[in-house]
Amino acid sequence: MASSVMPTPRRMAAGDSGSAAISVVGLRKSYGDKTVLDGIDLRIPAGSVFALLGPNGAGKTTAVKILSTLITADGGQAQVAGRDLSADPQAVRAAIGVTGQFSAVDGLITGEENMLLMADLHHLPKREGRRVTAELLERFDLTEAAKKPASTYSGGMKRRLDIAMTLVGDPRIIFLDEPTTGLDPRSRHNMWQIIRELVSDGVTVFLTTQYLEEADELADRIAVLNDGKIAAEGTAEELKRLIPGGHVRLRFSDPATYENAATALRETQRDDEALILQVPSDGSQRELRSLLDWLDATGIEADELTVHTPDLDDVFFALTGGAGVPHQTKEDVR
Ligand SMILES: Nc1ncnc2c1ncn2[C@@H]1O[C@H](COP(=O)(O)OP(=O)(O)OP(=O)(O)O)[C@@H](O)[C@H]1O
Repeated sequence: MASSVMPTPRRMAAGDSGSAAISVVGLRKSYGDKTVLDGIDLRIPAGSVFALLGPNGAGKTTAVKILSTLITADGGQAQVAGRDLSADPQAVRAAIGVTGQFSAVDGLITGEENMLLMADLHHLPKREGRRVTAELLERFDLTEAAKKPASTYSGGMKRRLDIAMTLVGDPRIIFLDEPTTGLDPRSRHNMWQIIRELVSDGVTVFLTTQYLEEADELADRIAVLNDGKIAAEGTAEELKRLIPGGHVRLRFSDPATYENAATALRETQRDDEALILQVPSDGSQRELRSLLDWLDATGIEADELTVHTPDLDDVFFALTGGAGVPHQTKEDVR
């Protein structure tokens, strides 16, 4: 659980003031009677990580397939890498990389052969293809396994090879459809590191995931897709503030000060042993300011003040039609 006095975005989303890597207006897609995407709008700044969340069948993969030119939309407009998706799909294809839920890795040939095949598909000269292959295999810690059939690789290795293959074409925008599904925690963290490195190289990452923690860790902005529409979009902190359950925690070391504060502050939850008071708050600047002003005015000084926001699980359940808002505040501090 994030815990900070002033929740701030993890980093300034690169390109916030600049160009959009992907912009989408009114995107629609139906299969028969079923409307999968019911007019979605997105704007993803260049050099940022965007996470699309949603329950099974929400249409995440459909959105990725449309934006990566694998299927066409029924309506709406989209620009990817500055090119119009329907007018210039070739140019879009040249600027992007995609790794889907179903890997492009051919298990019958070696990791190195998979990479060289990719280099051929990108029409790289043989020498350049070998150079890029060696460099990427090294970068993704696959040099040792390079001459073994990919079918012998672990899930994490296959996923790394898949991303390495995507990078052969030096894409500026990468779509990662559930990149860590099925990976163990260590491999998942390795993958997160890889994604962070891609972004620090200026690549824009469009991620779909079932793991809210993953979106929370990686994404500059997150959108929750539900019933064919974007139910909410914002930074993780912004989304967490959308639903109730947040609080400000005041910790005291002096029992008398604690008692004074507890008496003066109504609607607080007390922990008399730890000398902690929890004041309900949405964590916004306005509410924090009024609490701080009130503390100053009454001369109460807490030893520590932390803001606790609901986590993304709470947000996800609330936005995607889970029963009620199953908020349960956890106190682990990152
Ligand atoms: N080719 C198709 N023909 C008919 N229906 C389809 C087709 N592809 C997807 N759908 C339907 O569209 C809906 C959205 O599917 P999609 O794979 O985009 O969801 P998702 O959010 O990626 O789900 P998951 O998290 O399970 O991967 C589902 O109901 C799915 O059954």
